[in-house]
Amino acid sequence: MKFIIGIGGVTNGGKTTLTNRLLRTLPNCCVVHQDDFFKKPDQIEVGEDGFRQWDVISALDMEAMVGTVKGWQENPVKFARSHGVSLSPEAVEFGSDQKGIHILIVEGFLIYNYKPLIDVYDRCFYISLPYEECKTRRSTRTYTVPDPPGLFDGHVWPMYLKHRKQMESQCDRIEYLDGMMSKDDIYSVVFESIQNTLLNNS
Ligand SMILES: Nc1ncnc2c1ncn2[C@@H]1O[C@H](COP(=O)(O)OP(=O)(O)OP(=O)(O)O)[C@@H](O)[C@H]1O
Ligand SMILES: NC(=O)c1ccc[n+]([C@@H]2O[C@H](CO)[C@@H](O)[C@H]2O)c1
Repeated sequence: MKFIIGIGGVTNGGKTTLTNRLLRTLPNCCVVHQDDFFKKPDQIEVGEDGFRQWDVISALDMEAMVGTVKGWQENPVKFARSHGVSLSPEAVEFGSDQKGIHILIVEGFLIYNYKPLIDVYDRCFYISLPYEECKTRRSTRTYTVPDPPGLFDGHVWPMYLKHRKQMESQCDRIEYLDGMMSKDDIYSVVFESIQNTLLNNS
């Protein structure tokens, strides 16, 4: 059985933290990080506001991302091996047929805003944060290209609000998580919920 879990959410909501814990505990679990598909800085458009437009779908090579997800769907065993994920003996034995469980986590801030990806998810989680907490957490982070002054209020947060509205209008299967809960609580809620789905489908 193949199972794809979306972990979306606002910047600094805790997507990577949650994903890394699930990767350690879910069987035969691989990951695709949307941030790995950012275009090079000189390919990122500069807006009328003077900011490089990082927080829009065109800043990402989404075709390549979909191609990577399809690669996993076609052969999860090969995908796991080429990404250094160790598989349980059962998964290896059953290869890429329907008998072994194979899980893919797709993690990122705009994973529900690209039509070709929306239908691939079996579960759609989304972590939210209030403005103040998001801004505080973001101010402690340094990306490959550090945020220039004013980027959060001038670009990141307005784009978040816009994309969230768009997501809500085109996907009705989102399961919202409160990013203010502790890391342990967020993990437990999601892990137990996935476990239930897997048990019901097995
Ligand atoms: N539940 C939580 N409570 C408090 N802090 C958290 C929680 N989850 C994550 N953090 C902290 O918030 C910061 C961002 O976490 P993380 O990198 O997991 O977020 P993210 O959503 O992947 O961010 P981005 O995709 O914008 O880079 C980190 O410093 C992390 O330790
Ligand atoms: N990973 C990167 O190359 C990069 C560069 C500049 C900005 N970002 C930020 O990453 C967040 C998504 O995780 C977005 O809010 C981008 O602003 C990422």
